Amino acid sequence: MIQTANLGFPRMGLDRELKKATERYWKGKISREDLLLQASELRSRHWQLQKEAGIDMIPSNDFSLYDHVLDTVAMVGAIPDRFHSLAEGDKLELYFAMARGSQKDGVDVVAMEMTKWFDTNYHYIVPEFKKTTAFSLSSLKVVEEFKEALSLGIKTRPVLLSPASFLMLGKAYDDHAPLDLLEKLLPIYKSVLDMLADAGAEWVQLDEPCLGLDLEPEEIDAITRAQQYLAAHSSIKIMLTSYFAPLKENLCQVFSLPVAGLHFDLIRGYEDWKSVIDTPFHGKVVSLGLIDGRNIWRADLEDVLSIVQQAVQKFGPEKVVVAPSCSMLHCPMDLDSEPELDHEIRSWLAFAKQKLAELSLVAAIANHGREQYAGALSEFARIGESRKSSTRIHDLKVKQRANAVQQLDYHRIPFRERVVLQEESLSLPLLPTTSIGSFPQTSSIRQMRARYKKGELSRERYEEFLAEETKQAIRWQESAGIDVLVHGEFERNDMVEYFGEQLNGFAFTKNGWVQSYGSRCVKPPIIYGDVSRPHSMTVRWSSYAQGLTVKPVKGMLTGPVTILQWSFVRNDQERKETCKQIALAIRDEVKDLENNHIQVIQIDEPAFREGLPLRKAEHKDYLDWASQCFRLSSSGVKSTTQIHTHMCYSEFNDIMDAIASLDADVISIETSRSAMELLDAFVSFQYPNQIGPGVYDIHSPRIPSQAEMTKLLSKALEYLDHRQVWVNPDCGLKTRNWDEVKAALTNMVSSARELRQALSSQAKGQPLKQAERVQTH
Ligand SMILES: CN1c2c(nc(N)[nH]c2=O)NC[C@@H]1CNc1ccc(C(=O)N[C@@H](CCC(=O)N[C@@H](CCC(=O)N[C@@H](CCC(=O)O)C(=O)O)C(=O)O)C(=O)O)cc1
Ligand SMILES: N[C@@H](CCS)C(=O)O
Ligand SMILES: [Zn+2]
Repeated sequence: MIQTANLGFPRMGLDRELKKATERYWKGKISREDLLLQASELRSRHWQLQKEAGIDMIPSNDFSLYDHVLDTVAMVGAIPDRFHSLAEGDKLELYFAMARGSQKDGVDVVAMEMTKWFDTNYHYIVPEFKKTTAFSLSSLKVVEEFKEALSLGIKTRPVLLSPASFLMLGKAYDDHAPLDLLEKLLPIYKSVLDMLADAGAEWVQLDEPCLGLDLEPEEIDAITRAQQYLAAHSSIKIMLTSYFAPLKENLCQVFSLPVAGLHFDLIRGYEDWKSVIDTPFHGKVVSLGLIDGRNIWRADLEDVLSIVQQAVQKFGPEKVVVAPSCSMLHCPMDLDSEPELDHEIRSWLAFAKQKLAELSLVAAIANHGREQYAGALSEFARIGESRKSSTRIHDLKVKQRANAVQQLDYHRIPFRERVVLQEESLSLPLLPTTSIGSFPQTSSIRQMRARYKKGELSRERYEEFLAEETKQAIRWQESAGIDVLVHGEFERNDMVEYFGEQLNGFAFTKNGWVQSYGSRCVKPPIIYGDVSRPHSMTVRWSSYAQGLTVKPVKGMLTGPVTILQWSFVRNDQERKETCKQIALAIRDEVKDLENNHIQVIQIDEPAFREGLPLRKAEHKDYLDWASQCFRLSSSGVKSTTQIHTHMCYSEFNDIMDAIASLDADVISIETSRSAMELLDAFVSFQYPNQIGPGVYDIHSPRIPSQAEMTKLLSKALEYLDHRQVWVNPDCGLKTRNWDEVKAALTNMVSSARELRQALSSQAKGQPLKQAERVQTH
């Protein structure tokens, strides 16, 4: 009999119970015990749900109060030195301090860095390593959660991030390679596996996601050494899982690892299938990742069954497991919570709960034959056909317009010429200050929107409220002395969903939440058809804000690549085609803003880097079409209109050519947590256009002092021409409260003023060293 396995379940709960409980705990509104109780109730509910769906191998330790990589940091005791004063106290406080920073009881520590989990919109906490990092078994969460499930009658397969991937995902804070620590780390994993075996676990799921990357010989060697060590020192069966990309040349080594089972992502890594099926596995269990854990489309049952059948014939039913391609962390929980979704579109979809049912159905058909399931099979086939032939998907006008795009549409006059015109028309001071767009989305704003959406509040009243919030934000920015203002984005639920709700070809959910980081969730819209813009989307609020002040107000748009990347994308046409359609819609919006007297327009592309394929061989193609789409959206304006872009959580080193080719007049980036390290790529590249390196870590409730920001900016000014530099936070301020924002931005403006003064005294005597570059590049 083939079996079913799940690799991870969404953590938040149907009603985002985990988010709400965690945030209440942070605010001191519920106790530690209450938080832990609610977390355990959620786990129990989710295990039960998976059991009822007929899943044979249910994961545990996939749950986390913040992030599973941070859980691993806690497990192996890799606590960065700056948190040591907290290490003797409450472990939960230490855990959240590492995630969010802490500024209380005389302790002031910055959070650990956070970055994208591979090419997803999930963010993990980056482990910090030094040569001297010592490990000790410091959290038994994985064992406790296994026992917790066992006490409910469910023997789970605990999930652990493998030691090699854990080290590779971390960052060294001296000149050693994190993998040098592997031998010190392995005994901790051995102890954990022993404890799990003692508690009754038969299998453990060891996630080795780095296997999908281009690996150096020493990296693949470390993965091998780790598995050999664990095989030699532990009796528990290991299911080694890789996901998100094909394993390609790493396959050969993977096949030879001494593990009891191997999982393959056959959605993103389908090209590996031929090698997998041709390989003698000598008794290993083969886990087929056939149900897409990262998208929401109903499975093509016949395709899935055909692969399962080949596997059963080759390996025997006892050695085959069907599973999602990866953890379902990236998928909303339950389509049944979407009664208002259009009936036809709904029939094309499967969320996590429906995907569990698909897994069970596949196993049942494979185990018991097709006859009994003829009804389900024909229903899947009918729905598949209905999607292919639906008239709602195709819009001839959109396709024709996309085909008619010309080279000219992708270009503006050179930056060196634009910059002069923009300086004249905007008259900004040196080191202009700005923010990234959003101001606090307070609970009163969210409640008003919730009431408006429920029909409890009229449109007039809701808009009056938004107008008042916007006005206050403009007034405050003026009083704080900020140079380029923003309207605050109060009208937006989310920077992608808001646009998705207004564009043709998109559907959106009421409850399709997916964790983005910590307690923060997003509701990715669903792109099911050709995209077009029926009306302007942002002009109303941008013009209103501009009408309130003589200072320039930045128009604020989300870019095509980010809209694509943070949506569930149709899988019946190439992503680049869908992106081009979105780019054209944004181009029209940019033009509309310009026609309505908006002189500065920011097109956010925080997901530009995230969309980069995991394998280098595919980078060029992606970067070519992604940057073309950005330029298509931004190049239809006059030379005097200043185009900004913004990117957060991005490593730029390997994509600088593409970043420069976007040709945005100004790019703001997140740099504060890494103490300006992310700026290095721009400096080495001699990036010609203007840059706003973030000086305020907006993911932490900490308020940076003026001195702190001056230090960061001075560092930037050592390497960049001062005429290139803008002063801004790392990202939008929607997650912060007004007290924090006012204090931090006031410090930021003071810091910019302090440095302007220093620059002007300095400039009186001598021109700054790189001053010519901006003009001549
Ligand atoms: C910039 N980031 C974004 C990413 N992806 C996106 N799609 N959007 C992003 O902005 N990826 C990278 C980063 C990740 N950062 C963040 C930052 C903040 C959030 C966030 O705050 N998420 C909110 C949900 C936002 C939202 O959709 N809000 C809706 C619904 C609000 C709501 O819960 N209403 C309540 C009632 C109100 C109340 O009582 O408070 C209800 O309906 O019950 C809205 O504003 O209308 C979050 O809460 O997690 C995400 C990613
Ligand atoms: N304009 C957006 C960018 C987030 S990446 C904001 O300020 O929230
Ligand atoms: Zn951002």
